[in-house]
Amino acid sequence: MSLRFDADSVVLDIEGTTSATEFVVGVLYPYARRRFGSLLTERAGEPAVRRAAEQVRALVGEPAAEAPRIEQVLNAWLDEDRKATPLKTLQGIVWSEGFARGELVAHFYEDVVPALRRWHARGVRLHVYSSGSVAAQRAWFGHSAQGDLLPLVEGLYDTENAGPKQSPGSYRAISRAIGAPPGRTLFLSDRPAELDAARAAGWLTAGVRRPGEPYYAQGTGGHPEAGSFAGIEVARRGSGP
Ligand SMILES: CSCCC(=O)C(=O)COP(=O)(O)O
Ligand SMILES: [Mg+2]
Repeated sequence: MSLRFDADSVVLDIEGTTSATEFVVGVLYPYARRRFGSLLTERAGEPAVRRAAEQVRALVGEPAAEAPRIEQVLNAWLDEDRKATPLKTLQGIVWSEGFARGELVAHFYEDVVPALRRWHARGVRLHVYSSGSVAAQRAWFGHSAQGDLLPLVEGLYDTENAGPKQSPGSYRAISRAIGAPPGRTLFLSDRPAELDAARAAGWLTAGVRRPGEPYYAQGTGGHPEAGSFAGIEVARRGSGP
């Protein structure tokens, strides 16, 4: 059975929704882990690296932490898949460079890209909201196995420019940025707490529940549920004159 939505915009979560957590954790995280040491030492003067290092120090309450300690903290956060903003910033830097060099190619479930093309062709505006940084999202959509998907996507939102994914205020901020009514914006995610926050902001929601993903067993917490994007239809029926 298909879910049908009358919406102007779709906002996409990445990990667990468009793409496999196994790929993120098994390919991207080790790639970042191997590069954090040199990033934190050889490129410590770059503004984004310096700012992220300061954020790590603040989060762990160790204002004098040196690069090896920061690297240790980042690796511990990787182990628990913690969505900490400075971790995501630093990952975004090394991944963007890896995608640009052709060392990384983004994974999308096979049902995703056809659905994105279908919705986009109908005039539905597509956006991304992920814990992955905007830089990482841009590299991800720009270097997929199905080619450059960035022309399909209009806006990229992360925990820096929108806020935490489990806070309704972040979804309100995205609504303002998109300029679309909350009730005509559909959020697709694998995590019930994110769907709850989007619904609290007045958005439409659908839980994407894929076998093998970490939140599969938990279910979607009462949100409309789809096993893949093939089971979701989006059209702008009610938006005409
Ligand atoms: C291109 S971002 C890579 C995935 C990632 O690091 C991440 O944290 C994704 O989290 P999401 O909010 O999309 O579940
Ligand atoms: Mg997710």
